[in-house]
This record gives sequence, C-alpha cells and structure tokens, in this order.
Amino acid sequence: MSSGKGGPGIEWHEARRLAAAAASGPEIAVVNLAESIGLMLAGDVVAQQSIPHFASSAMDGWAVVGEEPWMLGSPDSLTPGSAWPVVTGQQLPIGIRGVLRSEHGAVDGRELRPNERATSDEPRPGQHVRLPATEATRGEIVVTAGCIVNPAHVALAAACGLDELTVHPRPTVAILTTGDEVTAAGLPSAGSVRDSFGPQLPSVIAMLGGSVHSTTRVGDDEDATVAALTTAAAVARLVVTTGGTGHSSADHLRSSLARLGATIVIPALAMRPGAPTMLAQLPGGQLVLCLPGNPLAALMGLFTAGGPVLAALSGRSEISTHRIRLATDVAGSPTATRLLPYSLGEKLASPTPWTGSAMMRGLASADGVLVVPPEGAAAGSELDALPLPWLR
Ligand SMILES: Nc1nc2c(c(=O)[nH]1)N[C@H]1C(S)=C(S)[C@@H](COP(=O)(O)OP(=O)(O)OC[C@H]3O[C@@H](n4cnc5c(N)ncnc54)[C@H](O)[C@@H]3O)O[C@H]1N2
Ligand code: MOO
Repeated sequence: MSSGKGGPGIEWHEARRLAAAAASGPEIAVVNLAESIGLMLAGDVVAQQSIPHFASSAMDGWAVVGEEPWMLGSPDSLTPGSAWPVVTGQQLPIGIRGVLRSEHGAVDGRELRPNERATSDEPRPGQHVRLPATEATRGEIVVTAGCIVNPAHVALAAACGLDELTVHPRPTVAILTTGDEVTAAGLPSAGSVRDSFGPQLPSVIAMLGGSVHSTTRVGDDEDATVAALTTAAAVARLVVTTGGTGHSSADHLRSSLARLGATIVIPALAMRPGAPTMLAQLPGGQLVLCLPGNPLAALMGLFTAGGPVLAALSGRSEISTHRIRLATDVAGSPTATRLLPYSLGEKLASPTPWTGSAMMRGLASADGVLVVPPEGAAAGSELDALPLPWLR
C-alpha cells in the first residue's frame, strides 16, 4: 500500500528537507592515510614542517662552489673552486653555487669542467637545487577541510609528515530485504521474482556516501522482522529495508516499527512511483528507510529520501537537482510529483518508455530522472532533474 491508508504523502521537496533534518550530523574519526581516500575531510591538513624541509639536489651530478675548474673534494669545506658528486635528492649545504648535471660535466683526474653540452654560465646560481619551503611552510594549511580526500591529498599529507587524517567516516548501513517470493539467483518460477536489490543496492548506497555492513533476507514474518531490525540497528546508523511497506497480511514493517517504538518521520511520499517510501527513527536514533518492493519505486525512494539522509550522515553535500529542457510534453500526476527516468537527445530530455514502478529498463538506459510537478510541463520548458549517482 501507499498513501491510501497511511495518510497523505509528504510533498517531494519537503520530504527531502525532512529526511536531511532527521539525520544527525556526521561522525568524526581519525584514520590512517590510506583509509582516508574517498572520505570527507573533517580537519585541515597542516604542514608539520616546511616542504621540502631541506635543500637537495634535483639532478645527479656535482655540487659546485665558485668558478670552474672545480677540484673534487668533500662537502665539508665550501672553498670556492671545490665540487663533489651528488645524487638526486641528496642534501646540499647552503652556500653552493648550484648543481652541474652529470651529462654536462667531465672529470679529468680530480678536476671537473663543464663539457660541450653545458651552457657558458652553467650551473646558474641555484640551478638544480630544490630549496626548502618552496611548496609549503611549517604550519601552512595545504588542504582545507570539506573536500573528499583523493590520492593526491594523501600523498601531500604524507609529505607534510602526517600519518593520519581527521575525516567523516561513511555511515554504516544495514540492508534488510523482505519478501518470501524473492529468489536470489537463477530463473524465478511463476509467482517468484528475481531479487533486484541484493546485487545493486550496496553499490548505490556507497555512491550516496554510505557503507553497507550487511544485507539480510527476512521472511514475511513480524517476529523475524523485529529481530532483524533490532540486529541491524545495533550496527548501523541507517537501516534500509525493501518491500513490506503495505498493509496486507504479508507486510510486517509498520507493525514491527511500532513494536520497536519508532517515530515516523515520513509516513509516505506524494510521489509516483515510490509513494509508500517511509522514513522512521528508532528510539536509539537510528533511521530506518523503508523502500517499496517494486524495483524502480525503491530507487526513486532511495534517491529522494536516502540521498539527503546519507549526505547528512556522511558530511557530504546533497546531490542537487539541475535544470533540463524537455523534448516532449510531460503529464503530471494531480496529487504527486512524478519521477521519470529520461534519456537525452540533442540535449533535450524525453522520458524513457519504461516508467512502470516494477521496471528497471528505463532507469538502465537513463541519463537522469525528471522531477515532474503535479501540473506537468510542456515541450521546450525546463524541469528539475536528479542526476544518477552512477553518472556523476
Ligand atoms: N491496496 C494497495 N495496494 C498497493 C498499494 C496501495 O496503495 N494500495 N501501493 C502499491 C505500490 S505504489 C507499491 S510501490 C507497492 C509497495 O509494496 P510493498 O512495499 O509492500 O512491497 P511488496 O508488497 O513486498 O512488493 C511489491 C512488489 O515488489 C516485488 N518485490 C519485492 N521485493 C523485491 C525484490 N527484492 N526484487 C524484485 N522485486 C521485489 C514484489 O514481488 C511485488 O511485486 O504496493 C502496491 N500495492
Ligand atoms: O509507488 Mo508504487 O511505487 O507506484 O509502485
């Protein structure tokens, strides 16, 4: 069932606002550099010392002091006319003229001279010397909190002398799929359906910022549903369920949530498909996002309410809508927002032919999802559209 017995559904934009508001803020954790990639940075990255922190050679060759010819010696005395062999990265003392690269010099006995490949002024003052603090000074912020940590950030943090970063970890999510008729593999017989969620929902949730801890199948049974919700809520900040949102004898989600003392945040959505999507909060603060069993309806519910929840729990910015121009007239639904997978041609959007709530074919070929207001929209006008998490 949907809004019929559950009261009027919440308007689409309002539902997104309520979903984000119901989620408590992101957690903060300190993790090893390698584990931080892909997470939201919660604290600035600050150089612990200057980068580079010592002067070094940028070339294999000779550190030289003063004018040629240079006599090979040791770095202990910086006497004009002295030189010594260096390799790339080797520490250099202050006071040398520069580094003559190995291809541009020749040694005869202990005497070093530039060869014919060298220019007359080589090495110029400071040539091939990496000076300290040219990339950052000690205490300088080199990455500001609020971005997703990427591999380059991590390499920079390592260069800054850091071993760990302060991040917002991905919120843990537990998935419960319901439905005695659902078959996990192979060809389903008449009366059974292939599980749409097991193979894809964890990835979509990850794309939206979550980390799926477990996926559990629950039979159409109230005690089993209560037990599974309790187990899931013990490990997850968000529990995502599929199916069983209705009021039939096979649907036990509502009564199970009531038994657990849950507060209903979103009882239903004024949205097609996906109207029966529900958001509830358990007494421990964990959110339970109840998606309808129909596969497209479930993803529309996940994009609408799950996106804002996961963004808030992971400290990420919400996936925002963008404007897209229509190739055709699109009819609205008088009391609901329609979500229609669309494909693009010549930069104009047309709903795909497969928009039924059980159909995945439209979404599989879609470039995004149109957010159609109740009054519909005419060809040539612009509508809001949601980007698909896998195409961002
Ligand atoms: N009398 C009414 N009946 C229904 C209403 C209503 O308002 N009044 N709303 C319809 C709408 S809209 C939807 S959406 C569904 C929601 O149903 P449930 O959330 O209770 O889900 P189920 O009944 O368990 O399943 C619905 C449908 O989805 C199939 N399903 C379930 N799980 C999976 C899965 N893992 N993979 C693929 N398909 C799945 C299931 O076999 C059913 O066909 O209720 C309508 N009915
Ligand atoms: O809301 Mo249901 O999702 O139309 O099938």
